[in-house]
Amino acid sequence: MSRAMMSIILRLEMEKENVSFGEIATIVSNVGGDIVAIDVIKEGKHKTIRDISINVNDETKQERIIQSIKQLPGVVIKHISDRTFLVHLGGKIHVSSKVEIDNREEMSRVYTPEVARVCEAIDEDPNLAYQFTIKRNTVAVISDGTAVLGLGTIRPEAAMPVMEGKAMLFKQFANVDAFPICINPCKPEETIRIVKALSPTFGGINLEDIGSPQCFEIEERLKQELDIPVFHDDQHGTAIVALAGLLNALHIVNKDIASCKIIVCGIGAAGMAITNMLLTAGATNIIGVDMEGALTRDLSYDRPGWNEFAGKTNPQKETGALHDVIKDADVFIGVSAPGILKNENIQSMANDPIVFALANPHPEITPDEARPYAKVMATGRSDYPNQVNNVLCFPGIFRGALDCRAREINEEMKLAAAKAIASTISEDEVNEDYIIPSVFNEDVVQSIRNAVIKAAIETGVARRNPDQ
Ligand SMILES: NC(=O)C1=CN([C@@H]2O[C@H](COP(=O)(O)OP(=O)(O)OC[C@H]3O[C@@H](n4cnc5c(N)ncnc54)[C@H](O)[C@@H]3O)[C@@H](O)[C@H]2O)C=CC1
Ligand SMILES: CC(=O)C(=O)O
Ligand SMILES: [Mg+2]
Repeated sequence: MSRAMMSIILRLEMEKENVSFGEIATIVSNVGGDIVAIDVIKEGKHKTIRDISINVNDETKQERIIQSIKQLPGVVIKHISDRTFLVHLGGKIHVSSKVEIDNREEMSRVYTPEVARVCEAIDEDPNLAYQFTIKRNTVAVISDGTAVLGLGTIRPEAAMPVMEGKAMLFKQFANVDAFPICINPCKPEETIRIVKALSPTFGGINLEDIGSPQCFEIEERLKQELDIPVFHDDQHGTAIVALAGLLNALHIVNKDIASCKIIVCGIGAAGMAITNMLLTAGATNIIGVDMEGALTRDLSYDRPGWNEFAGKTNPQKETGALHDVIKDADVFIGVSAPGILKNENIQSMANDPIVFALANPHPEITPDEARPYAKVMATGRSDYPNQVNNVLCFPGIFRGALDCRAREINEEMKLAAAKAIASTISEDEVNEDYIIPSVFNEDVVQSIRNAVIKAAIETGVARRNPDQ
């Protein structure tokens, strides 16, 4: 099942005598596009101008539609707008005030001179920042642009649309105010210094799309040196949602995580964290695969963390490329690169294979290709069923952490979040196309929040109980 993902609006000037709308519709439909709206912009005796909104699911189809219409006699394409770009015009978020300033008296209260009294109070007791500033509800979404989705390193300016998008999702799903902050890439020490310097403003730090291996050191040090939650979303958000999806997928195929052979492909930020989370949840036979093939304890690696990784995975010391070690595997989880999984690889897996192809924006294999062979198929994308994406986690986990003013987000809180996500779907509801709740499920954020607060209180990292 393929879903439209690109949406263009063509403004067409059509000579009424020479071309009919039906001819345009035929071209669009023959190429596989869907006309979703038609607006008459101007109606003349001989000519009509119309905006035709078309959904297509890949860029080549979009181009073919445009070229075919251009060749049609009697039609001029006056303008092409891409709705994805349109929605980004001027950025996707803005700051707005909670208080109107209508006169000097009000101005004196929110600004100088009276604001000084609030400043002095906070200076005397820094905890008051949670009461009298945005700190209590605000998270920094910080990226250096070094691993943006699966695009690799791009300019920090170019990473902003993703970080703005994360901020929108924080707000919409959990009413968390989030600031996108993209910094120039620099040595881990410098990133740590910058984030620490920014931290007084925020109640939490969400690190995003920072490449591995530097992301590990940056997160670890910031966790040690700051007393607000620091959470690398690509590691832990992804791992939490992957575990949640896997628990429900295993329920469908009636397999136990402890006896499954699990391939994790792409041992970077997401792959390392997914593996750790699955081990915590009881997995015993995970094989990590990267560009060099399967990671095994018989070899020595230069990449930080890989020797430790190999030491706790691949108990049978299997060697070879993905197509070798995937044989008889019960589960494939890809957080690596587009198109690297083939149908024949899935066919070589054990019965009822579970395939999570989570690379964004293009997965390791598309659901259309995998569906005939995989029993359960998930991607990170919004346009297919079973979206295993960290968006399902970060709003709720930060909602909980902020509400109980947690000092950190620890393993217990992460596991609680994964179980909360999985149990949002009842056993009766779980099926091949519904292993994970939608981010629009009204219960999911609240249930993650509650579970996270409970775990934070039980493990002593909560500074308050919001429900008392
Ligand atoms: N669905 C979701 O929620 C999420 C998906 N992702 C996706 O996962 C992918 C990786 O993200 P990160 O872990 O943050 O990046 P990363 O750069 O830290 O790690 C990527 C790893 O994949 C490996 N890799 C690249 N090509 C490969 C290939 N052909 N075969 C095997 N391994 C290969 C790299 O060597 C690296 O170790 C990206 O596409 C990203 O969009 C990441 C986070 C969340
Ligand atoms: C979803 C996400 O955070 C990523 O692909 O990087
Ligand atoms: Mg990310």
